[in-house]
Amino acid sequence: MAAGKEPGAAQRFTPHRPIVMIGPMAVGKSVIGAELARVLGVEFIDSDHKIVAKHGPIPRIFDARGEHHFRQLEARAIADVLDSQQPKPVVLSLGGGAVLDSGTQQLLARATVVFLNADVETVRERILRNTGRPLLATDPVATWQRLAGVRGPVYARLANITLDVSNSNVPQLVARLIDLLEAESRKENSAQ
Ligand SMILES: Nc1ncnc2c1ncn2[C@@H]1O[C@H](COP(=O)(O)OP(=O)(O)OP(=O)(O)O)[C@@H](O)[C@H]1O
Ligand SMILES: O=C(O)C1=C[C@@H](O)[C@@H](O)[C@H](O)C1
Ligand SMILES: [Mg+2]
Repeated sequence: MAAGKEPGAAQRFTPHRPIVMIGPMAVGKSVIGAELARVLGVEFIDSDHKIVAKHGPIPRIFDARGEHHFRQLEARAIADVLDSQQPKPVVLSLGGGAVLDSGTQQLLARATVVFLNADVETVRERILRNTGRPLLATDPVATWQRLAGVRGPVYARLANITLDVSNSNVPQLVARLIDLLEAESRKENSAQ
C-alpha cells in the first residue's frame, strides 16, 4: 500500500496512470483533486500552482505578458507531468482553460480525465468573492457562464468520467469519484 493511502480506498482502487481534473473555473478542480490524491496516497500537482510557484501570481502574468504567454507556461507545466511514455499515476488538476491547447489535448490520452461540472449557482459566491482569476475581472457571473458554455463541449469530448459537483461536499464527491474511477478502470481492463 502506498504511503498515506486511506485503507478503504486502498482496497478498492489503485491508479496506474495520471488522473486529470478538468472543468470550468471554481468548480473545485484544485480542492477535489488534492483530497482525491490524499485519499489515494499519490502525489498531487496543480498546473496553476506550479506556474505561480515559478512565475508569480496569475493576474500579474496576464498583465505583464498577456494570456498567450500564460497559455505557453501552462502547456509546458502540464507536459512536464504527462509527456513521458509512462507518466506517473499522480492526480493533476488543470486550470479552466488549459484544455484549449491542442498539445495538451493530445497528452490527455495518457490519463484518465475527469470533467467536474457545476451549475452557475454552485460557483456564484466563489467567483464573486475571489478576484484572482483575470478572465473574470469584469462581469464574473456572465463571463463564467459564457466560457463554461463555449468550453463545455471540449471538456465533454476529452473526459472519461463526468461528475456533477453541485450540492455536495468535497469528501462526498471524492468518495463518488473513486467509485467512478474504479468502474472506469474495470471497463478499460475488460476492453484490453
Ligand atoms: N464541493 C464544494 N463544496 C464547498 N466548497 C467548495 C467545493 N468545491 C470547491 N469549493 C470551494 O470553491 C473554491 C474554488 O475551488 P477550487 O479552487 O478548487 O476551484 P478550481 O476549479 O480549481 O478553480 P480554478 O479554475 O480557478 O483553478 C474554493 O474556495 C473551494 O474551497
Ligand atoms: O479558465 C481559465 O482560462 C483560467 C482558469 C484559472 O484556473 C487560471 O488558469 C487562469 O485564471 C485562467
Ligand atoms: Mg484550481
